[in-house]
Amino acid sequence: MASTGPAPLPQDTPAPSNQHQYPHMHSSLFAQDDQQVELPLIDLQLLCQEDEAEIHKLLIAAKEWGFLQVANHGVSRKLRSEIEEQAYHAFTLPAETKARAEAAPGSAHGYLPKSSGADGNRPRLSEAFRLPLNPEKRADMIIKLWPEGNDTFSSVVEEYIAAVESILLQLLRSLASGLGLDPLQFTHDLSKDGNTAVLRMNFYSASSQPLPTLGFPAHSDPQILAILHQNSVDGLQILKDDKWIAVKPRPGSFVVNVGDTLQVMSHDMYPSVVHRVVMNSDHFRSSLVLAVAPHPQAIVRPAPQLVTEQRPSQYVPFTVEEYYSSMKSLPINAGKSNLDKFRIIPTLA
Ligand SMILES: O=C(O)CCC(=O)C(=O)O
Ligand SMILES: [Fe+2]
Repeated sequence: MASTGPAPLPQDTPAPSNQHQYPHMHSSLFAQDDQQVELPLIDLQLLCQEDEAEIHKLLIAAKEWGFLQVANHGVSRKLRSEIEEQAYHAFTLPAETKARAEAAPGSAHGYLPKSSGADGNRPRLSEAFRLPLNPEKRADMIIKLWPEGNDTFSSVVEEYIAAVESILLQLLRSLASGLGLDPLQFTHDLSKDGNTAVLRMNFYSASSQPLPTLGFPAHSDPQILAILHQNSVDGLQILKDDKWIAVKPRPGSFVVNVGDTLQVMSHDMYPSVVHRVVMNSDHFRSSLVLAVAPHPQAIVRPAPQLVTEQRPSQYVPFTVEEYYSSMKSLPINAGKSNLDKFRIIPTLA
């Protein structure tokens, strides 16, 4: 793919070594035509009422975009600003304090400092607190930051998790029934103990450079479904038809995206779309991503009703744990999911 625009790579991006394999990784940080698009907007209350037209809208959005936004979701402005404030408190703790919650290598939970890429990992302008959805594991992490405890942080986080999780559950029910499946098809293996189930708080420092800087490298989310809340600073881009498209944030609504696990469960009806964050602002960006996932031993495979003689299963069944471990061997800067590893390649007779 030809790159668009003047193609400046961020200063701290290592030289590309797998250019032909992942061409979009080496294109400009500018989005296509430098224009922002609004994602399809879904009204959650209408979905709760099983409004057929709204379910249809959701289906089209999930199939064509893998990304959408949700309004009329019932999460108060007060809770949204409280969680932003609590995240800000956590990120402005001294570096030594944050380091106490640093993740064991390879863990999906814990504090992740920003990375210049000098260690061979993907460069990341963002730092992140990745809080487990399991309440006991989360409490263990919070106590590392505040040894005396922090009731306000803990209770705001708990309230926020409950509120946004119920949005995801409603969406998953509608996404299943829209395909003619049991409404619980995508939710029965969900678990807070999933090794990728997470509330990820991301914090992107203000950019000191006049050029756009890579905030979060291109990736897909491995989980079932993720819901994102952000402050007013934009930067999210999604890869659509091999072009980077900047997402226009709609104040007060949440962005939702399909993860790799749902792509498999829906037998490729709902694509897990690669996305990244590009910072180009003198104000910091903060975002919160809650992603739900099945328990580690759950087997991920297409829903049986979506497997037919005409379209036999495209995937070898795998456990959540196997998928998560396999991701560790993804090439640096892969910028794609690891689903190809589990995809059945048809052999010629
Ligand atoms: O900050 C954002 O907008 C996106 C972050 C993201 O993609 C993630 O945490 O998985
Ligand atoms: Fe993501």
